[in-house]
Amino acid sequence: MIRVEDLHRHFGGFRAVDGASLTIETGSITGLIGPNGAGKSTLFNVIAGDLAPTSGRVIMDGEDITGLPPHALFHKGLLRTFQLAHEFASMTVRENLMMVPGGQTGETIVNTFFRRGRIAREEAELARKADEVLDFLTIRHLTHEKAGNLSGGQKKLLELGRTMMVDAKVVFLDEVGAGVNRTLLGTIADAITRLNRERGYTFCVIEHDMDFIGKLCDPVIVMAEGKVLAQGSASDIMQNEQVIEAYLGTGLKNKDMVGA
Ligand SMILES: Nc1ncnc2c1ncn2[C@@H]1O[C@H](COP(=O)(O)OP(=O)(O)OP(=O)(O)O)[C@@H](O)[C@H]1O
Repeated sequence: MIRVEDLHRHFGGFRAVDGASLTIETGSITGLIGPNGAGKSTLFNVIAGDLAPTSGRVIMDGEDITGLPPHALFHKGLLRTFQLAHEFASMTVRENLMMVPGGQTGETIVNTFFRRGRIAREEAELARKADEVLDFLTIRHLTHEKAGNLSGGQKKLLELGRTMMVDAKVVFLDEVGAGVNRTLLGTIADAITRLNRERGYTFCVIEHDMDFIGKLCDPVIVMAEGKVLAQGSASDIMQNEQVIEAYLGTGLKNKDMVGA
């Protein structure tokens, strides 16, 4: 369980996150929605260690993890993906997956000379794991494709795959559906559901596509002006007067929310 307590992140006098408190239950796929500028990505950045909070706390399974750097959170199984995917463009999809665990024996020159057998074994194990991930995500056919050639949706799948290489526990997905076509969005939703049900992953998902959120997430947390405005099932949220009010004039039409 991740508990965010009275979190603030200010930029000068501007309160991007302004006293947000929320809980992400273990085993849930929690949606995080809100109008543009509500503070969702800033909240993610603080939880995932990319930004220091101005004040407040983040607790993971009873442990205070506030302000821990991303690599320390990574070792606790907390990972995030970015609104724009961070792939190594000139490397293949499989190589991208194999890069993730880090600290491989082959990374130092001394090891390259003296521990070749061990390095080969580690590489073979990583390649095996990468292939398993590619099968799970139904993108085995992209194994040798350069990551830079992938479509937006395929890059999002690769990011999800990277979290599988380290057996993440809690994954924060930032705008996983942005610029992704319907078919691939279905593949991504399916992968998230299976990771949740079959492997016990907990997810927190920022997404503007209410159809995607409605089908995938329970509960849904709504942020507005740096605070949590409401929390509940997707259908409750979409009928909530305060939520509808917060979205009015921001581009997300009322009918999109109700139709999701
Ligand atoms: N580094 C920064 N410096 C100054 N202001 C920032 C910075 N990062 C974010 N902000 C501001 O904080 C507010 C919240 O931004 P944030 O990206 O967290 O919102 P969001 O809910 O994720 O929006 P969107 O849905 O558009 O991605 C915005 O007004 C943004 O301009």
